[in-house]
Amino acid sequence: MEKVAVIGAGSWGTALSIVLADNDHEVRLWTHRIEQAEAINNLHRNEKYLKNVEIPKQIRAYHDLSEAVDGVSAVIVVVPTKAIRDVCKQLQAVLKQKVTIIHATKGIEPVTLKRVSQLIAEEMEQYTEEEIVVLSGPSHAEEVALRQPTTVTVSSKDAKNASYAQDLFINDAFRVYTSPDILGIELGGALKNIIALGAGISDGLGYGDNAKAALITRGLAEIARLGTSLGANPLSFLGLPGVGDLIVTCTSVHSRNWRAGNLLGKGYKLDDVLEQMGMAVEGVRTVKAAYQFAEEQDVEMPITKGIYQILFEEENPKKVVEQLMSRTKREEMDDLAALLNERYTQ
Ligand SMILES: NC(=O)C1=CN([C@@H]2O[C@H](COP(=O)(O)OP(=O)(O)OC[C@H]3O[C@@H](n4cnc5c(N)ncnc54)[C@H](OP(=O)(O)O)[C@@H]3O)[C@@H](O)[C@H]2O)C=CC1
Ligand SMILES: O=C(CO)COP(=O)(O)O
Repeated sequence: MEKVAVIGAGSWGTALSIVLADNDHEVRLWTHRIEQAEAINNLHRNEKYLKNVEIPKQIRAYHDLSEAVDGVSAVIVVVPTKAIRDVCKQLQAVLKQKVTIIHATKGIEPVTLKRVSQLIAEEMEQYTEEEIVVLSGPSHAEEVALRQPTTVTVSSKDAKNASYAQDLFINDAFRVYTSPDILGIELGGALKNIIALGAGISDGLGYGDNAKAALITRGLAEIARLGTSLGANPLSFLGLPGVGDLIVTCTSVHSRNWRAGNLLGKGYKLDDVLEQMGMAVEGVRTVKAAYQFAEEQDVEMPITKGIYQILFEEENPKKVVEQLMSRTKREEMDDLAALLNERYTQ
């Protein structure tokens, strides 16, 4: 049994705390809202983020960060990407002992184009990027909290840390794999949110399953094109944090990215959509980062570009679909399939 702190009491931080509590760990769930900490401790509920879920009594919520991390062996960071730097600065100030840092956040920082493990290592000087672990995969909090079968991957350059994270989380309802390719795992988890926005827009416009399958498949090609240009293993995009997470986020009603896209497709404005959602919609910031990267590095990402135009240039979604459908004709096997072909048919 380990003593662990989960930093961030949104839907995912709460669901992961439940997995850890089921594994008999002592779980301290930190929130920056005192009233939320009180509600979790007194009512064993987190109504805003995980409706109708009973939170096990051995999960104790904390508002004081230094108390939450005192004596723990692992810290699991689960706040949205935009809050990572701020939260890690606070952690750096209060952590007295060296612990394993695991994060479960899916995003890329606009402008710097940094992944979450890089942001953590930048803000917490006693840690190197190589030591950080990411947990990612097709895993909606609503289903994990109900102990429905779920599979994820943990990844770190440090194999010992990845294996520690695997042991911490794995149980009969929550199967955990390992991978050494943290670059591919973090990029897969972040970039799928852009395509999920697109799938939601397509459904909101009234297009059908053919259009969604096209977005998922050509979206995967785009994700792999960007990921491999940065040095990721192409096989990672065929795994749980790649195609697995892409499928679940593009097809599940639980997905906030899909739901936000759906409202955009129905004609709502971005600001109104984000206000209505009231939860992290990571794809909105990640599309800025990916679009900027694609422009600077000349990586072809037409779906990402189209979604960027809809979100930030008020482009008509139907016109974007027309543009995508009338691009210059080409061979299909130009991306992921070609990369794999090159590697494995020599
Ligand atoms: N939900 C899911 O099913 C999954 C989510 N993820 C990823 O997990 C990450 C977190 O998402 P999720 O839990 O769903 O998001 P939610 O929107 O459900 O919750 C976000 C939580 O972070 C808190 N927060 C925001 N900013 C700060 C800050 N500066 N300091 C402290 N706390 C802060 C929010 O507090 P407040 O109430 O004050 O806003 C809220 O408690 C995202 O990157 C997401 O992509 C990954 C897999 C599954
Ligand atoms: O990453 C997720 C599921 O694996 C959650 O996706 P949303 O943020 O779109 O809800």
